[in-house]
Amino acid sequence: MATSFEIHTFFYLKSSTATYSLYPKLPSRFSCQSNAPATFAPPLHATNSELEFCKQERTAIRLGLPSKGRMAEETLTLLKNCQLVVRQVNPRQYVADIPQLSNLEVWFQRPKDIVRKLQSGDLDLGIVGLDTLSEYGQGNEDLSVVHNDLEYGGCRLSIAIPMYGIFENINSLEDLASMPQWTNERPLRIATGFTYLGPKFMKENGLKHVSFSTADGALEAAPAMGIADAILDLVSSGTTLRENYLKEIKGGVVLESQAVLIGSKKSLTQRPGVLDVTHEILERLEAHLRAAGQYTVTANMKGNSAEEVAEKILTQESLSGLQGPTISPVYCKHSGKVKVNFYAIAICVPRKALYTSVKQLRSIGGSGVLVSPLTYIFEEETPRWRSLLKRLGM
Ligand SMILES: Nc1ncnc2c1ncn2[C@@H]1O[C@H](COP(=O)(O)OP(=O)(O)OP(=O)(O)O)[C@@H](O)[C@H]1O
Ligand SMILES: O=P(O)(O)OC[C@H]1O[C@H](OP(=O)(O)OP(=O)(O)O)[C@H](O)[C@@H]1O
Repeated sequence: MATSFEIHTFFYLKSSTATYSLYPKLPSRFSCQSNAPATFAPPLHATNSELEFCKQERTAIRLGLPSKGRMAEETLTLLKNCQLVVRQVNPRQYVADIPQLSNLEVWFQRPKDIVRKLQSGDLDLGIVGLDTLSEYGQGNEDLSVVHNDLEYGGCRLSIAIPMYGIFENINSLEDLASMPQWTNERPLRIATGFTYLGPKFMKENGLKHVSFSTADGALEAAPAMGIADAILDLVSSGTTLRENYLKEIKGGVVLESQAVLIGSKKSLTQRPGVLDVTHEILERLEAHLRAAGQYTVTANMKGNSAEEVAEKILTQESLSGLQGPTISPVYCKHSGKVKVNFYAIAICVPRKALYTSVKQLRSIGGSGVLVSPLTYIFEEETPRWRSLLKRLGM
């Protein structure tokens, strides 16, 4: 592959305010072609070498992150906590990098565009809500969930109806479906931004007389405005529904969602380096999420042998750690002789059990108790990685 053009490497332009530009360096006569991901649009009257250039495949790996909205900040925080700091030099620029991961471009996009661009091959990996993946991915088999629970962006896609009027005594999907009001001429009108998942859910649940209208936000106003009978929208605390005199119904949850890491199977299997970068991101995410809320507790304990100390520790329920305590001898010199009277113990304890564990340690003779938060817990190999390889046929 020709390498004479510099489009695949970032250039860093130092300005008077000491900021740097991370945009890929394009030869001046070129522009990006929005619908042809891997290539660049030729300028007018292109020379032969410029036309040749246009056929080049991109080599940088692309990760799409939410550019705005609820998930944007938490995504950056999560990556930062995994020591994958996203370096965005200017909030108005949509491209950034992660210095820890070479040859990776971060592109900030609206969540739905991340899903679209994964399908078109403009992105290789992305972080979005499962709701967005399901709505815009529409079951596309090329899209694969690499990590299904990033522990933020938790919400549910749920049907809500008014608390008042004809809906006062309606509390389930079944009740809603059996209301005599809905006919071919006058269907149940649902306002939603989820025009793929909505009709699919209704069909799967046997509701016949239903029509959908769409809006981009403030859907909760639609019933009171008389535009719709019900809404299908994301709910987390339920406050917005309550404030608008709406209620959820039994059996009305279409999907439980949270942030997920997704990848294009085509990229993962065909684009050099994507699988390795995915492995590293996945390992860091898993190790960080596993460690979140866990503490290392170390203490000294008197004893005649490591086994005796272990026996004492294991009598206490919250001192068993991940697999068991680590116990090491503490060597001291007495009258010229090296002796072991103490043992240093280290255990891993969840935040909730921290104080109980410290008390239990003290009660069995633990002293000098030190507590420090855990950053990572790496397992031998993650089940998610094995599952991904299986789905990729590897
Ligand atoms: N109330 C909520 N609580 C928790 N997470 C939510 C909530 N609402 C939305 N989300 C999650 O955040 C994602 C982005 O939602 P947000 O409202 O910021 O953007 P959007 O309006 O869907 O995007 P766009 O502006 O491009 O239409 C959703 O897809 C969902 O996964
Ligand atoms: O159950 P709650 O905690 O009240 O959250 C629900 C609200 O959150 C989302 O909207 P968001 O605030 O993201 O604004 P949007 O309508 O512009 O997407 C969703 O569309 C609901 O309106």
